[in-house]
Amino acid sequence: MKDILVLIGSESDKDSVQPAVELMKEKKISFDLKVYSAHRNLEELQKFLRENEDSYRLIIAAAGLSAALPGVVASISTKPVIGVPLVAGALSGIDALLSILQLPKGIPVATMGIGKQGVLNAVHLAERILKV
Ligand SMILES: Nc1c(C(=O)O)ncn1[C@@H]1O[C@H](COP(=O)(O)O)[C@@H](O)[C@H]1O
Repeated sequence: MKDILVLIGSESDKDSVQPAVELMKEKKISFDLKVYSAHRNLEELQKFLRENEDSYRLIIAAAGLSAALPGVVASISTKPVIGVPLVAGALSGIDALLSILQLPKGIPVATMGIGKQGVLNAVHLAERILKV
């Protein structure tokens, strides 16, 4: 089992999560980075999460625009999910922030700030959760 699964909604998010990748390497946290979109490839996302329910201790899900990904991940997986809104498009991440923050009850996602600061705090929070 690895510590963290990092999910991003698009290949175009890779640069945005690079600071988290570097921080996890620095902290020797084991992780995989995968690209799955709830909007575009829902069935593949569901299949991957079901097949890997016991492969990771915690999930970081980062996406821009209308960011369904973290909430959908939290609705499928039983692991803690940390959501990170990324800067993309005309609203510069506010759209993603509200999408991740305002989830219905029973679908918990720990929502970080927008962009680089949020991506780094996701790793810091994950490290604390993993130590509990
Ligand atoms: N928010 C989502 C989801 C999702 O939530 O399922 N899938 C893609 N995206 C976001 O769309 C933006 C543009 O993606 P493209 O560059 O592929 O058009 C990305 O920031 C991605 O996270």
